[in-house]
Amino acid sequence: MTEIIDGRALSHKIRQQLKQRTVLLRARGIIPALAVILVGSDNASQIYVRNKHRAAAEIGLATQDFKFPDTTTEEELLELITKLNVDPKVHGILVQLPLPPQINAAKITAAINPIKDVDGFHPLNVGQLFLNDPQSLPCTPHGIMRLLAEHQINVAGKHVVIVGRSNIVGRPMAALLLNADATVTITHSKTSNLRELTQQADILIVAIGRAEFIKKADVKPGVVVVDVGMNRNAAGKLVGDVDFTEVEPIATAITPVPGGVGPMTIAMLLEQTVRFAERKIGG
Ligand SMILES: NC(=O)C1=CN([C@@H]2O[C@H](COP(=O)(O)OP(=O)(O)OC[C@H]3O[C@@H](n4cnc5c(N)ncnc54)[C@H](OP(=O)(O)O)[C@@H]3O)[C@@H](O)[C@H]2O)C=CC1
Ligand SMILES: Nc1nc(=O)c2c([nH]1)NC[C@@H]1CN(c3ccc(C(=O)N[C@@H](CCC(=O)O)C(=O)O)cc3)C=[N+]21
Ligand SMILES: [Mg+2]
Repeated sequence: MTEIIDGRALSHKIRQQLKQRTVLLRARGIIPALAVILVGSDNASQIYVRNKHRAAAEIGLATQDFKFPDTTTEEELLELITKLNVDPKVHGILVQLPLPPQINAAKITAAINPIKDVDGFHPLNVGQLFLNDPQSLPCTPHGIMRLLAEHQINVAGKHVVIVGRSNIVGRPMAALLLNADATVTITHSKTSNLRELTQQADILIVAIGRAEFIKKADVKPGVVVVDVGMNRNAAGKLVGDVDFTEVEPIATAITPVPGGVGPMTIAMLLEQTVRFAERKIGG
């Protein structure tokens, strides 16, 4: 029997705990607040924005939305970030990625005050994560670690193969796993013999953005599969990077899409914002 790893259930449990923490903060006159900057109309970003607003409101966390058209300039974004950086009412700043090509994403990320960097993408936070001294954790990889822990899937000593090396998923995922004593292989679009590597995985984590790319023949029986992908298939249905129908029967455990990693990303974002707000009172 394959275990279906339920991200919605764990996300719900975490959000219930957060509700109590926001009540305590509000009693001290602190309203935890997250500023979200969205440029353009990336599909996965829109799903993310919609769901996180709903979840934030539910736990008593304030959100401020800043929406810009695709044609926005780097200067306009930098001006806003500079203001938010010093606004005492804002505890977390998140810039939705991807950004349009005329904007240098690295420059924008580096402009965010590291102590308000809820995504953990600032170079200082990335460096501290890789030095095993994390101060801010990237939400998606952090959510995956929590899901694995909740399901008693120990990563220490295991061979974890990651497909995808983006700054927001693959790379920080590798650092977190390494910090937790896993043996990590990172693969990407230039990897030769990808299948030979994915077949060796005890735990396979896929974040490439290609609908149902990983098939039964790519994995070994008994594998644990974490599917980060968020794609629309030909029929317009939301699907992951793993062919769930093919892979699920031979896996020990697998995350579904939707209802797996996605809700955990949101729970971790809210949790980190609350933690940042608590920091101001020495909590
Ligand atoms: N559920 C959630 O919370 C989240 C979901 N997502 C979703 O996860 C997916 C990945 O997102 P993101 O990491 O931002 O994507 P990016 O597009 O930034 O990166 C994709 C990565 O996959 C690699 N890749 C692409 N095609 C292949 C291939 N055929 N074989 C091997 N590697 C390949 C690329 O390699 P190279 O570096 O060589 O180009 C790159 O490293 C998307 O569907 C996104 O929507 C993202 C973040 C959070
Ligand atoms: N700076 C930045 N940080 C991110 O973490 C980031 C980003 N930019 N850009 C876009 C991607 C994508 N992403 C998602 C998070 C949650 C769901 C989510 O809630 N998924 C639900 C979807 C449910 C539904 O609405 O159908 C689920 O999987 O169950 C989706 C996508 C975060 N990302
Ligand atoms: Mg993308």
